[in-house]
Amino acid sequence: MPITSITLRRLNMQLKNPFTTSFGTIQDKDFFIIEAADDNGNRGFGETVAFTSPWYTEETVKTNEHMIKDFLIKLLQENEIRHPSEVRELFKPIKRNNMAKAAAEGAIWDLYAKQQNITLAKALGGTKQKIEVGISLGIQPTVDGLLEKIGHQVKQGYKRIKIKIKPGWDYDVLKEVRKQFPDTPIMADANAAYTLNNIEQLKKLDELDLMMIEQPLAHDDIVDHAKLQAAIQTPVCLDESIHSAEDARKAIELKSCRIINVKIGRVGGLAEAKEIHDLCRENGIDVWCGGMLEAGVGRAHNIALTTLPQFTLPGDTAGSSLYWEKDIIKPEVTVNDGVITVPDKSGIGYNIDEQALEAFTAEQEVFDI
Ligand SMILES: O=C(O)CCC(=O)c1ccccc1C(=O)O
Ligand SMILES: [Mg+2]
Repeated sequence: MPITSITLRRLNMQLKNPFTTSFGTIQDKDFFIIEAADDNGNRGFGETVAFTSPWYTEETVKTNEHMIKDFLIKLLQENEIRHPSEVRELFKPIKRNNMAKAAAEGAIWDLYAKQQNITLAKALGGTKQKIEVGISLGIQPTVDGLLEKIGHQVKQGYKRIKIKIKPGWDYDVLKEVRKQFPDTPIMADANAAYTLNNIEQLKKLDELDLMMIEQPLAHDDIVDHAKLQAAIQTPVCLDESIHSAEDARKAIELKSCRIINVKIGRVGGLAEAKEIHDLCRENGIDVWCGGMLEAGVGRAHNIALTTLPQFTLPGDTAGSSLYWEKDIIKPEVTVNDGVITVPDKSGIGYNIDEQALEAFTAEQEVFDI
């Protein structure tokens, strides 16, 4: 497939509301938009999802920049690609650095779909025309504040509410939430804040009829999670622990989880995400699409991926306006009654808002391919 240039733009965007997890608070996002272009006016876009500090995985905005500029673009300059599914193989000599790889691969998938005049969803083999989404609420200053936010989002129609937890902000808070919202699908995400020493605390969550608990134990663990899953009724969902289809295979074999959160960035791209999806489909593991507080390009990629059939649970791809005053795509992602209608234009299906892109761009560099 023809690729003639890669443009790397570094953007800075302020989140509407600070987002607090068990590790700290995110207020603004620095990230890269990678554009892959051909000579016919087709432009494909990808977005990096690492944060400025390595609290979620080891990657950061700076490591993304280093990998993309010093390794990934070079591989693209030195090799021909016939189909975007070959990019994963091309990037294999570079260990990990999955978020950097995913953004470059994503731009190439979008370019390919535009060259073929099909949607990215179709290029991936997805069929759903509508996808269900939930919302992830960060740790709030007060329980009343959390209850108010949940009430608002339940009214908006979001299909499930995810609540970030940590030791000291868990059982009592969730119990209050369950009391006020007896019928709402609720789940909790610990971002690796517990160990097996907390097993009694985690067992107590079984009373609350949660859809799942996401990544309760260490970011690199699948052994203790298997012990935990055997001891509790609440389904365990893995996020941070799964970086590849191989990781997923091992977690499924060990019974470390019943659900997997797939994030394109965390697993190194769409081809790997699809392989994890297929493996989960064969093994009866439910999957859903996680979020990294993405701007529009990353959000559009998540929507396309979610059209695959085993994305049986609502994802974290909430509407643009929850995160941003102004997004970088036109139209922005909108959610009606917890449902996103998948766009039918080619590629990621949304136009880039060129003015917004320019306004948020701090630096840019063009590479000939
Ligand atoms: O709304 C979103 O984009 C997802 C929010 C979220 O839960 C999250 C945000 C940043 C980093 C990690 C996570 C997570 O899923 O663990
Ligand atoms: Mg998570």
